[in-house]
Amino acid sequence: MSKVPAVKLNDGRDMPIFGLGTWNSPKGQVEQAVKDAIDCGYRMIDCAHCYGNEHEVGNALKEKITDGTVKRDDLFITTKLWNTFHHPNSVRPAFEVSLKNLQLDYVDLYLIHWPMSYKEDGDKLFPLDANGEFIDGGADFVDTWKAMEELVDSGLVRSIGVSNFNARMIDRVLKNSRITPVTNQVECHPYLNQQKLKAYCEARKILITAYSPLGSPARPWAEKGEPLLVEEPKIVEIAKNHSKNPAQILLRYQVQRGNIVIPKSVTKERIAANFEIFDFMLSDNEVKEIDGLDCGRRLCLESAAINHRDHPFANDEY
Ligand SMILES: NC(=O)C1=CN([C@@H]2O[C@H](COP(=O)(O)OP(=O)(O)OC[C@H]3O[C@@H](n4cnc5c(N)ncnc54)[C@H](OP(=O)(O)O)[C@@H]3O)[C@@H](O)[C@H]2O)C=CC1
Ligand SMILES: O=C1CO[C@H](CO)[C@@H](O)[C@@H]1O
Repeated sequence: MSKVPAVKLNDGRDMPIFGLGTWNSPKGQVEQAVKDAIDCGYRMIDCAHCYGNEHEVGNALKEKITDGTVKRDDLFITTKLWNTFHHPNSVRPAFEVSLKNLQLDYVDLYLIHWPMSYKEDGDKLFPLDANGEFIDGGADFVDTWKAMEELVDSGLVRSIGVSNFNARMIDRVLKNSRITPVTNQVECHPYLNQQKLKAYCEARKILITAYSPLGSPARPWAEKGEPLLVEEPKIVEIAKNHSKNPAQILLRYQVQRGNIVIPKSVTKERIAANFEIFDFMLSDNEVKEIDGLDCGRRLCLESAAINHRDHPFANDEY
C-alpha cells in the first residue's frame, strides 16, 4: 500500500497532503466510507461539527484503531469550530462536543470554520433573521483565535488553523496572537485556483488546504447544467495523456502545487481511485494549462451571510 506524503506545518508537525472530506456524507454511509478510506491508505480525515456526522466518523475511527488496522498516532483528524460558537467562552465547550463525537482524546487540527460569528442559540447552527440573513453573534474572530490558542495549551488540540479567511483577516490574526495558523482551508480548484491567496499565505508559512477540489458537483445549491470540472475538455485531455481519470488530474494538480487536498466520496471505488495520484507527474506545461482555466468561479459563498461585517469574500479581492 502506498503511503501519503506529508507536509511540514509551521509548528513542526507533519500533516498528510491528502485526506478524505466528509461534508454531505450521509450518516448511514460515512462510517463505511471512512473505513474504506483507511483500508486503502488514507490517514487524514476532514470533519466539522456542522456536517452533523462526527459521531459516525468517530465510530469508524474507533473500529479501525481497535481492530489494529491503524494506531491513533497514524491518523490525522481535522475538525472545525462552527460559527455559532465564536464567543471565547463557547470555544472549549464546542470543541469538547466534537471530541466526544469523534471518540478521541485529542484532535490533530482544529479550524475556525468561517470568520463570521453567528448568534448562539442552543443547537441551532443556522440562525436566520426574517430576511433570511444570518444573525451576527458579535464575537471578533481574533478573540475566537485566542480561545483556540488555549486549546493548544491544554494539549487537546495539536495544531490550529483557519478556514475561509481572506488575507486581511489572516493579517489581523497574525498581528494579535501568539500562534500562526498552520493552514487556511479554502475552496480551491482550477476555476478558482487561489494563486494570490496562496502566495500571501505561503509567504507567512501558512499552507493552503484545498476544499471542493473536484468542484463539489453535488453541493445542495449546484445549478442545473453548470460546467463540471470532471468534464472540462482540458482536464479530460490531460487525463487521457496519463491514462488517469479527470478527478485524479484535479487532485494531482493540488498536491503538485503543494496544497493539502481533501476530496469527499462515499463511493468505495472512487475513494480508492482518488488515492492513486502519487505515481505520476503533471508536466510544467500541463500545470500552466490547468492554471489557465481560472475564472474566479466560487462555489461556496455562504451567501446568507454576504452582508455580515466579517464575510471574507464580499469586499476583498483575496
Ligand atoms: N471549510 C469549508 O468551508 C469547506 C470544507 N469542505 C471540505 O472539503 C471536502 C471536499 O469538498 P466537497 O465540497 O465535498 O466536494 P468535492 O469537490 O470533494 O466533490 C465531492 C463530490 O464529487 C464526487 N466524487 C468524488 N470522487 C469522484 C470521482 N473520482 N469522480 C467523480 N466524482 C467524484 C462525490 O460523489 P460520491 O460521494 O457520491 O462518490 C461528491 O459528490 C468536504 O467534504 C469537506 O470536508 C467543503 C466545503 C466547504
Ligand atoms: O464546510 C462547509 C460545507 O457546508 C456548510 C454549510 O452550508 C458550509 O458553510 C461550509 O463551508
